[in-house]
Amino acid sequence: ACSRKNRNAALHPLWQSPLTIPGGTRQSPINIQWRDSVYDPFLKPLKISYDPTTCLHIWNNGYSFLVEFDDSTDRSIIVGGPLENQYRLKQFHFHWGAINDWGSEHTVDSKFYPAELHLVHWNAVEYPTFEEAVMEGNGLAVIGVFLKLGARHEGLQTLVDALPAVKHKDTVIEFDVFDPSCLLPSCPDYWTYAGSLTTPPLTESVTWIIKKKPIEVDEDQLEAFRMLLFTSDGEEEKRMVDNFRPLQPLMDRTVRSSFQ
Ligand SMILES: NS(=O)(=O)c1ccc(C(=O)NCC(F)(F)F)cc1
Ligand SMILES: [Zn+2]
Repeated sequence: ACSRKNRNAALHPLWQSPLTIPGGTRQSPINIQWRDSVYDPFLKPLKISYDPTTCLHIWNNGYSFLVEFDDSTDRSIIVGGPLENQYRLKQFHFHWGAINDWGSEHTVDSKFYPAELHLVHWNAVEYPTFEEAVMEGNGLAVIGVFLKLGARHEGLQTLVDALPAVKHKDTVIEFDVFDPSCLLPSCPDYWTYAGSLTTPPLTESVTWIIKKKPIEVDEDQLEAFRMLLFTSDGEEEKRMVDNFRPLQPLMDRTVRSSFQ
């Protein structure tokens, strides 16, 4: 039998709660096989309300570039969809490839998109801090939006114009008004499944909400992502490209769709 002591051994000393570890059963990203997704009529529409003035800054963290928001109040939140509570927007970032043939983290019927946007939210109803929410099964909700090559995206351009200022790792610039809802497709359709962070600590705390329709961006805008660097100023330059995690096994999971 698992003695009390052993059971406690499974608890992470810092959090006093079970810490799921990578190599787990709900890792991300995954391939979404359209025909295997199951329509769930009980899924609600996702309600998104962002306050553009909660935008704080853009920074290059050496993995991607993040646009961070003031998450000290409930001014920028999502609610509904597969979510039990409302979740607060903390940051959004992207993953992209060196060329247009790949770059997204999730795939649809094994098709890669050239890039993928992640809007990261946390369950401030049940957890006191983002760091704690990261450790809990229902702690985070990430909206994934695919980017495809097409027309220039005017809303994205304001972000693209600021990227040269965060070319190097650990650089940051003030960015004080931006409404991320301009980066969402108008179509409400999405897939949803239980997954994880796609970068370390890879904790299995994310309810993924993947929009069915991509947004269009043009070649110059994708090239602007590719001129960012993984490296700090003064180091040998390494272009920030192919910052996506390999596909993970679906294991015992079902992807639900909000549409028929
Ligand atoms: N690519 S992803 O799955 O949307 C993703 C989203 C957020 C984080 C993140 O905040 N890592 C820092 C933390 F939480 F302290 F570990 C990592 C990955
Ligand atoms: Zn991401």
